[in-house]
Amino acid sequence: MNPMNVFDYDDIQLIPNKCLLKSRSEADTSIQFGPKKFKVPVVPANMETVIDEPLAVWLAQNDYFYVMHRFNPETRHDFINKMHGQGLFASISVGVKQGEIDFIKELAEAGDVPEYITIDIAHGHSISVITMIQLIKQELPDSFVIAGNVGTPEAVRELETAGADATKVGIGPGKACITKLKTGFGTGGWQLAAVRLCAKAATKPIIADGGIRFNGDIAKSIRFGASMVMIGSMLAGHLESPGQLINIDGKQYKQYWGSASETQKGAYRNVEGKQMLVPYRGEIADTYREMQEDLQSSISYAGGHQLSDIRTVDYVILKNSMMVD
Ligand SMILES: NC(=O)C1=CN([C@@H]2O[C@H](COP(=O)(O)OP(=O)(O)OC[C@H]3O[C@@H](n4cnc5c(N)ncnc54)[C@H](OP(=O)(O)O)[C@@H]3O)[C@@H](O)[C@H]2O)C=CC1
Ligand SMILES: Nc1nc2c(ncn2[C@@H]2O[C@H](COP(=O)(O)O)[C@@H](O)[C@H]2O)c(=O)[nH]1
Repeated sequence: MNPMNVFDYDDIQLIPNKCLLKSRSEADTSIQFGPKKFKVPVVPANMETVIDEPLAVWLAQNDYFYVMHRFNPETRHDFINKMHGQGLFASISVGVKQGEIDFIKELAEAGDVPEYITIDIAHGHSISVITMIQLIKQELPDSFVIAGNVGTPEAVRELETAGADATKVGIGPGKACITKLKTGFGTGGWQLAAVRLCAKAATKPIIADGGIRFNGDIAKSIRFGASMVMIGSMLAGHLESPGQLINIDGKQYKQYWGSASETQKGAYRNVEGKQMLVPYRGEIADTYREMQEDLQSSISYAGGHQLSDIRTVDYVILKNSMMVD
């Protein structure tokens, strides 16, 4: 592959079209993703300081997508039953080790079928993920399988061919991530261009994962082909977020740590993430409302009525001073 002109969220501005709406409230931000429709194309990262069971219940009750993390593996089967017992969808994460294979077989034998299963490992373009996709599709054919993470069109094609219903794009653009520094690899610094390349190769939905710093980055992700956007740090600072609330010099923060951090792993082995503090932001419902309003505004600037209308707008690349498309 030759070197490419690449860009990230900060390097792009979308170009407005004539508005056809009387009010931003007419803009429809909803997205059909797998078997369900959600209010906004946003999902909190499946990380221990971003999502827990009470928040998963609130999100599902309010028609927001969620993916429960995989770091309390022994609670996952009960979690599925608890969600189904409340008439809510179940969306869980798995890894790829032998215990996870056993877990999928256990769910199949019990007939407890989560609506969504996310295969969550750092380097998703791997034999182990392909094998896991095939196993889940065999044992739990009705579950919608999200596989990741990947950063190349080749990976998207291979995981889709293996049976993935969606792929998750982003190697190292996350706020708590140190993959780029530790390994020299990843999409950190050109995540939006990677989303674009992967989306062009994809025949199924992709999730843009990591690097979202402002609400406008959600619209930019949609423009470049994402169906859904996964967000960690910007959703970790809420009242409902599982991280501990910490006061420093009269300012409030919440703990946020990488899933491959020493804090998460309990040991300094294959560490590719760090622990940090994010500003406290109050109730998550307010942040979701603001995200929806900003997306409605984005749709109006796009001259459209719905999310997919953002896909057609022109854009400029500021850093490279060149027009594309
Ligand atoms: N999106 C991102 O950029 C990143 C996300 N993460 C997150 O951190 C968490 C832990 O991830 P991960 O360490 O993959 O999960 P696991 O520790 O569960 O590892 C999954 C399996 O894949 C193997 N594995 C992991 N990385 C590699 C690799 N580079 N090459 C070959 N085999 C590998 C592991 O073996 P072994 O440990 O023996 O190598 C293990 O068997 C996940 O939640 C993941 O999403 C982590 C880094 C980057
Ligand atoms: N390289 C690492 N990436 C990680 C780790 N833990 C999570 N993640 C990824 O980050 C996003 C969230 O990014 P943000 O910019 O919104 O904060 C998350 O969904 C994972 O893909 C890690 O330890 N190392």
